[in-house]
Amino acid sequence: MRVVRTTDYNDMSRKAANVISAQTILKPDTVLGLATGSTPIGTYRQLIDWYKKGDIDFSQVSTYNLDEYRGLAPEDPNSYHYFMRTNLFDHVNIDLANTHVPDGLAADPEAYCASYDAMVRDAGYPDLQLLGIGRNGHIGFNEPDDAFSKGTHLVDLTESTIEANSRLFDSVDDVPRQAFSMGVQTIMYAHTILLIASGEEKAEAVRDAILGPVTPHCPASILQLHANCILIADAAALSLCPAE
Ligand SMILES: N[C@@H]1[C@@H](O)[C@H](O)[C@@H](COP(=O)(O)O)O[C@@H]1O
Repeated sequence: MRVVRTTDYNDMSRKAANVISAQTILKPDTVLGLATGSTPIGTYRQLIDWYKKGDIDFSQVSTYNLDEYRGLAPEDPNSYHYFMRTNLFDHVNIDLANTHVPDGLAADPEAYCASYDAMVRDAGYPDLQLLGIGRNGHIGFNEPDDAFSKGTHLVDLTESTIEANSRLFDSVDDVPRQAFSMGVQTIMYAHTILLIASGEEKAEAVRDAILGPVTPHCPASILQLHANCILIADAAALSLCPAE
């Protein structure tokens, strides 16, 4: 794993946006795997800024998001559909038909998950997968477990994730207890993975992910085995990792 240490959140966001921007310049019909959460917001803002300046073009880009809360409609302000529209898609020249976020309302979860996987596979898997990391080392919504997950599946969220994500809801009781998430295996099929992390509350997860044993108890640790994974993290997130 290549580790890029940045001074702060803004520096992390700019550097991550640079990697995404370079990818779309080199391959205009790039397939991007996208993430939600607070961490990528600055990266998306930077991309929007560069789009407005004419430096980046999304017209041929297609996207596949990692996850969505079960039970939330696309227009629900807490849904990841809504997040992606408001934080990126509505502000750039991407064709919405080329954007994909798991359907939180899917009636037959098993069949739906298989179809989402087939879609990502048929797209050739992401050229570049953007990832955040949960405080417990989760990626997408792949929570610590006894085994790594494979394809897209329905996840029972852990109390720690529900609590961490409740800051974005009116109350903790409003946080859905389940989510659809791409599996770890699907994530690992991405050609390049760009993991971003910011802040002291991610320091333990980042240390375990990059220096700890590869274990499903820290799902992000499997990224150590990916041939082309880049971690861009600020000094606070890397505070438990010795500088090279
Ligand atoms: N499903 C998302 C993840 O994709 C994200 O990486 C993680 C960290 O979020 P944040 O960036 O807000 O800390 O939280 C959520 O649970």
